[in-house]
Formats: sequence, structure tokens, C-alpha cells
Amino acid sequence: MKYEIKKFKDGQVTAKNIENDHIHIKIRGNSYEDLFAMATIKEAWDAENALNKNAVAKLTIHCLIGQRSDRRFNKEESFDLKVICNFINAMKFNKVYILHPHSPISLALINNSEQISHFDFVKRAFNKIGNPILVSPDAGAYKNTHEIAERLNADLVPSNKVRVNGVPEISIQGDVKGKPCLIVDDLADGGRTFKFLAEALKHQGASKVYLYVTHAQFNYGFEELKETIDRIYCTNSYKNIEDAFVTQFILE
Ligand SMILES: O=P(O)(O)OC[C@H]1O[C@H](OP(=O)(O)OP(=O)(O)O)[C@H](O)[C@@H]1O
Repeated sequence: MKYEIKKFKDGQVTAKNIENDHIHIKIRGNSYEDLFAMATIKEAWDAENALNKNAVAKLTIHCLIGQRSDRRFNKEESFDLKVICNFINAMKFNKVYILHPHSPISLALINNSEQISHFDFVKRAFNKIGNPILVSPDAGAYKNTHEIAERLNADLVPSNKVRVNGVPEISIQGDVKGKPCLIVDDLADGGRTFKFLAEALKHQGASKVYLYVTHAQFNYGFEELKETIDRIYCTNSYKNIEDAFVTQFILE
């Protein structure tokens, strides 16, 4: 299935399907423009396939916008992920695949959805480093990282994070002395969580600290992170990164 996306001078996006058959649209999905482009492709495809009951439409989203806003944080504020998921549901895909969502709420809110695991990427980082201890940074990351540790037969050290006035406070529950550690989490925004965690791990004797995140924003660059983290592994679900400090796994 092939399609073209065009953009008008005022920002409007429009799609044209070149071949009509089963459709599998793959998007980053980290911007509203991406979601609208997807919607225009699906609308054009629907128009040609309305009577074709065997045609299947699939959507893959690599980095779902709003995935952290998985609840109404305060009264009178919008529940953004719900708005985004309602929009996706309106496109009526037969299947929606989401790469490593921040929480299961995305999967609960999107019809016919399924998670794409980040296991293979963590495994590649784990093998390159050579059997590090896996570290889960907070309660949200623990369940996923525990499953990955079991599959890799790796040691797992949980840590906990509470934000005090936005600043993460860290407590580590395990022995990391003399060992390399690989922190595993879903996303880095500024990366402060990992800067402080890496500092605490090194303070407790970790020989090296590596970081894996699926969705690599790193909105403030890498300089501060280089002080405590030895290397970053990530995918290009959010953006492509050219930096010798970062090993990026490229998604199809
Ligand atoms: O790069 P940083 O700015 O440090 O942010 C990264 C952290 O933020 C996210 O969790 P969040 O604090 O949103 O988790 P929550 O859902 O438990 O509130 C994410 O899962 C990371 O742990």
C-alpha cells in the first residue's frame, strides 16, 4: 500500500493513495500533524475500500503523543491522552500497534490495540555492554523491566523516584558495587531522572552506568548527562540523533 502526503502553504495536510489493497500505516505519531496525516490516508483508503470487506487496515505508532498524560492530573484540566485516543479510534483501524507505551492506559483507551515490545532493543544494548544489572527507575517501569530481566536471565535492581517540586529523589534497592548497570525506561524528556539515578548508582559503587530509553527526546542535549552516564541506547521513535554518546536503533 503506497500513499503520498502533501502539505498546503497554510499547513493543511492531504493524502493520495497510489495503490489500494490492505493498508499498514506506520507513523511516529509524536505530533498532531502526524496523526492528521494518518487520518487523511485512512479517509482516502476508506473511500476506495468501503465495499471491500476483506481489506484490513493496520496502524503502527512508534511514539504516541500525549502518552504521559494518562490521567486527569488536576480538576478542570483536560485528559489529553483520552482526546488523542478518541481521535485514533474514530479512524476505525482493525489493529493499532503501539511501541512501548508509557502506561497500559494507552492500550486500554485505543480500540484493537497491541503493544510492540522494546525487548529486542534492550537485549541488543544488554549484549553490547556484556551482562549488566538492569535497573528500573520507578514503579511505572518496574513491571516491564522485571519481565525483560527474567527473559534475559539478568539481575534486576529496582529503584524508586519521587518528585519533590519537580526534582527527582532516588532510592536504590540492591547491590551494584563494582558492576555495570543498564537503566531501562520508556522515555527521556530532559533526562534528569536518569542523571540523578546514575549519580546515585555511581555513589553506590556501580562501575559504569548505561541508559536505555525507547523514546529519546533529550530536550536539553547530552552535556549534563555525560557527567554520570557512560552511554545512551535508544530508538529513533521520537527523532534521529547524531551524537557519538548515543547508540540509536533505527525502526523500520
Ligand atoms: O527525562 P525526565 O524529565 O527525567 O523524565 C523521564 C521520566 O518521566 C516519565 O515518567 P513520569 O515521571 O511521567 O512518570 P509517572 O507516570 O509515574 O508520573 C518517564 O517514564 C521517565 O521515568
